[in-house]
Order: sequence, then structure tokens, then C-alpha cells
Amino acid sequence: MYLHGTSKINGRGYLEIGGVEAEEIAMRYGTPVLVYDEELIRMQCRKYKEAFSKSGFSYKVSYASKAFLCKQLVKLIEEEGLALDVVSGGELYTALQADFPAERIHFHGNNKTVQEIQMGLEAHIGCFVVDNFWELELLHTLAEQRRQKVDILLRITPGIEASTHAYITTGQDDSKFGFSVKNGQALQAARIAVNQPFYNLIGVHCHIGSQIFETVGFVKAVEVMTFFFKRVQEEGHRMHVLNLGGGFGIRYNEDDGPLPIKEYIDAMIKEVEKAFHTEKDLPAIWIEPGRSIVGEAGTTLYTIGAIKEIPGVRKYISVDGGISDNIRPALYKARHEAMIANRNDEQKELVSVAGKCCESGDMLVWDILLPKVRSGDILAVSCTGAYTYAMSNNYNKMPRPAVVFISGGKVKQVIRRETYEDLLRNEL
Ligand SMILES: Cc1ncc(COP(=O)(O)O)c(C=O)c1O
Ligand SMILES: N[C@@H](CCCC[NH3+])C(=O)O
Repeated sequence: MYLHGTSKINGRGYLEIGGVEAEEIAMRYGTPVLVYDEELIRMQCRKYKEAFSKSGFSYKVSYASKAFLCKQLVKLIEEEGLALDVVSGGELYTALQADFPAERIHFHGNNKTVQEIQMGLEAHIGCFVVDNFWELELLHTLAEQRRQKVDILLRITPGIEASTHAYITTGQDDSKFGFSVKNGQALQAARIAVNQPFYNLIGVHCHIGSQIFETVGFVKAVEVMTFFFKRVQEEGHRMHVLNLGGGFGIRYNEDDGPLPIKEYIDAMIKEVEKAFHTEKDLPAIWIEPGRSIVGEAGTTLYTIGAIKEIPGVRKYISVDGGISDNIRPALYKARHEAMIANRNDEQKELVSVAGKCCESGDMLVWDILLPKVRSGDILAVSCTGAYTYAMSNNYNKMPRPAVVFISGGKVKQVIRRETYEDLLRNEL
């Protein structure tokens, strides 16, 4: 297993994260437990800021909170000086409960409800990213009722489709998100926005996809976005924000080849500079990474229970979690790496790791070489920091795991494990 951040194999041959043995964490908090390497999260935040600050460009780095959100993480993001991207009332509520400065929050989403918009208006968040004509009208009506002027970005579909490893430029935008540049709806939306008295159209936004390993898609997006940006300015309306979204890839397994953060940012900056002739015309670049801030920092620890061998077919080792705490392998065929945290025997055997949910598809890792395991061993699955807890569920009435942050040898529980009572909390 590739070791990220402060993870290492110690002298005993055991996995250590942030100076603490994984086995000790498992014993103290039970399993499954999601362990975050706090130093690695902070390092990722700083890498983004450094990439921009050295360029002299005006910028804003927002953490896309959909990847993982809890109050303690909000505090960390605040301390690191990042802004926050939310996509729902629940995410906004969490941020506000953790006292995140509202003016540093922007609100995404293709179907914000009246209640969610009201919440954002009441909190005086930094801006809304308006996604469609319905919202363009609704948000303005609600802002007008409150006599409150709001800053908005328009979410634009630049017509670039990003897949995991490659890019295909699509002729037409078939997406539930945003206004298409190609069919003219983006320009139509901009014209409406600039004529609305309670709107201040400060810029445009796009997001081309997630887990991207190349710069070419971002560069193409900048081409389309700067073209559109200038087109709106030609009509006499000045904007100053170009939000290019998130999507920067991470290393889940040996086949993944993400670029250093600086390379993505440099490529974007270079292309933006190309499009504007004078420095005073340059917009601020905003980005909103999620996965690359928290993904590699997360490791899930499980206890191995049943071991089943089908001679000549496969050996299954089952753990005390599964699709309820990490749906990514089942949903995207995502390949996470794993290791036995409390032993490092030389001799390895091929096994597959199964979850305990009642689905044949509840497999965490297929075909992996592990030391000969025993029931009670601790299995560590790496790179589980993004879109795992955030997408967790109570299928089979599985309680959600505990979450801990580790830094400098200190473990801090940030989310307690759900109890069976929690599972019935809302039942009448
Ligand atoms: C609008 C928007 N911004 C940011 C992100 C974060 O993307 P990632 O986690 O890949 O950085 C997403 C998710 O794909 C998104 O939809
Ligand atoms: N949830 C997905 C990515 C979605 C990104 C959000 N728009 C994942 O785990 O990879």
C-alpha cells in the first residue's frame, strides 16, 4: 500500500499514522474507524495557496465540502484561510454551526430550495452560484423581497467532458448543471442577470469533472470560459471572478498518476494570462478542490472477521464495514489499496476483501496480496478521506463509523460512532 502523508511502517512492521499505531486507534475507538492525517490535510491546503501566491495572481481557494464535512474540519479549513463551497442547506448549516465566516462561503447546486436560498440570504454568504433560469428568477425574487443585493456567479457548462483519465470535447452540453455557452443560454442568463437590480454578477464558474490527471481539460475549459467572460464584458458589464472548479486527481492505487498541484494551477494561470492583454483586465481565479484536500489523508480501519476459502476459486476475507461506509468500489469500481495494519509478514496470498452488507456487490477490494490474515487482524484501506463518510449510509442498519483526526501523535475524535439508538432517533 502506498503510504501518504505521515503514514509509515514502524520498527515493529506495523502501520502508524501521525505517530500513532493504527492498531491502537482501532482498539481505542473500535472499528470501522476513519482516521484523518490532519497534517496532510493542512499541507494540501497550503500547496494550493502557495501555487497561487507565488504567481502573484489574485485568487480564492475554496474547499468543496461535499468531499467530507464536519465541524472540526470546518475549523481547520478556516484556520488554513480557505473559503468554503457548499451545495446544500445541510452543508451550509454545518459551516455556520462551526462559525465559518459566511462571507467566505459560496453556494452551489442545481436545485436549491426556497428554504436553502433563504438560509444563504439570511447568513449573508459570499455569493450564490446560479445554475439555471429557474434559480435565476427565484433567487432574485427572494433577494428583492429582502431588499438585499446579492453577488452571483453563473455556472457555465463549457462543453468539455472529463472522464477519469482522458478528455473528450463534447459537441453539445448534456448536463444537469449550468448554462451552456454553445447554445447561447449562458449569454442569455448573463444578460438577464446584469439587468436585475438585486444582482451583482461578479463572474462565472465551471467544473469539468473529478479525479482528473491531466491539464488539457482545464486548459480547454479556460479557453471557453475566458472567451465567454470577455463576451459578457464586451456588452459593457465588468466581472472579476473566474471560478474553474475542482477535480484535481489523487493517487488511490499504482495506476493513478495525479500531477503535482502546482502543475494544474500553473497551466490554468498561463492560459488565463494568454486570454487577457492587460494586467488590469485579469480576473481573480477561484478554484474549489475537494478530493485532493482530504482524500489521501483518510484511512479506514476495519477488523477482519469471517474468512472463507472456496478452493480453486477465491479467498474472501470479510470486514466489519462495507458499502455503508465506502460505497465507492461498488459505485465506481474504485480501486483502493489496503494492508494489514498489525502485521507485516513476508509471505503474501491473494485474497478479496468483502464488506458485511447484504449485497454481492459489497466488495471493498478485489484480488489483493495480503499477509496470511487471521480473524481479529486490522485491515487498513487507504485514500478513504473523500466521498466515503460523506456518502455513507445506514444500509442494513449499519451505524456510521467513528472519525478521528491525528496530529503530532495526538488523536482527537471528531465524529463519534453512531449507536443503535441513533439509528432509531427519527422514528415515531
Ligand atoms: C461544482 C463542483 N465543485 C467542486 C467539486 C469538487 O471536485 P473534487 O472533489 O474532484 O475536487 C465538485 C465535485 O465534483 C463539483 O461538482
Ligand atoms: N462522489 C464521487 C465524486 C463526485 C464528485 C462531486 N461532484 C467520488 O467518490 O469519486
